[in-house]
Amino acid sequence: MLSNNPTSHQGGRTLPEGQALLSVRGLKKVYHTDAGDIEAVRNLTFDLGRGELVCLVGPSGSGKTTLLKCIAGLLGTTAGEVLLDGQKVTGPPKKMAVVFQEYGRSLFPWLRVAENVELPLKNAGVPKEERKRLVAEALEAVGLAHVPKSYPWQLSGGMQQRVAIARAVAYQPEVLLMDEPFAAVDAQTRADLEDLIRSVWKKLGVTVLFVTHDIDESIYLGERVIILSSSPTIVQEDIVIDLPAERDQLETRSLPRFTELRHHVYAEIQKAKQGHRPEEAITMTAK
Ligand SMILES: Nc1ncnc2c1ncn2[C@@H]1O[C@H](COP(=O)(O)OP(=O)(O)OP(=O)(O)O)[C@@H](O)[C@H]1O
Repeated sequence: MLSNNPTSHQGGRTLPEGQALLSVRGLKKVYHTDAGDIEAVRNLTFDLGRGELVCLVGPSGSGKTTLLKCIAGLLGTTAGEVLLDGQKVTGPPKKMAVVFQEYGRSLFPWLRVAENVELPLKNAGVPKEERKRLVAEALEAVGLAHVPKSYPWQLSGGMQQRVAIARAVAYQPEVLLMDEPFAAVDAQTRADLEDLIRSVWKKLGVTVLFVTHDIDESIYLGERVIILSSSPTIVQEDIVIDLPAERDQLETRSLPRFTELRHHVYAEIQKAKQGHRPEEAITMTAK
């Protein structure tokens, strides 16, 4: 466990009853394939409180995407459950939005930027005037207010991912799930998008679960980092990131505490890769 950090513990952190917005309880996922069963996720339990920004890291193949799909209601669970505001998730919940890595595939090339952002609102039956306002606000929030009429293919990769983020934000979800959303953009754009996510999170108070395999990114972005073990997956550790709320790409990353957290998470991931698993994944309840 992390030295001088009493809020780091094995197993996922849970909240007292009624306080969690999103609860993952004993989640297990086994894929049945022609080649046999693959137990991708063994037993995951953790909670997200309303308005938290939590990053999830783990070795490649540890079931991050599987977990996110189960949370999003896109994939059924083998055992356990996901609860949103106390309600069991059995299909894609209205109040959840997902941003995937492949922005190129998630945007409709024949629709303009504003139309792409507007589409889920249209499908949800939001009145036209309100749609216009929400689209304008979301494009403003991601710095794309100047290109509403462009087509996605006329924009850079980073701008296209901003459109995908604007679309998720305009929908006003309670929970925003992000699956390695910046993996396909260059380093500078990635840094800008990280800052964008923190600013959108602060402004809108949305609850964010952000999956990444970039350790630095998880620490820079998160208020909490959940480390997954290697497959079959359990929560290896759940750490509070006690860095100042105002994050800055240069200053925050130069802080001794950032380095300390980075070393710790790196060492945990290395252990996970080598097959280390906590003796028992004790689930802790936050005080
Ligand atoms: N549709 C599927 N059918 C069968 N097995 C699958 C399927 N999807 C994922 N798996 C297996 O489940 C395990 C977890 O995969 P998953 O993609 O969830 O991990 P991940 O942590 O997101 O990986 P990465 O970091 O490489 O993206 C892997 O062993 C993978 O091969």
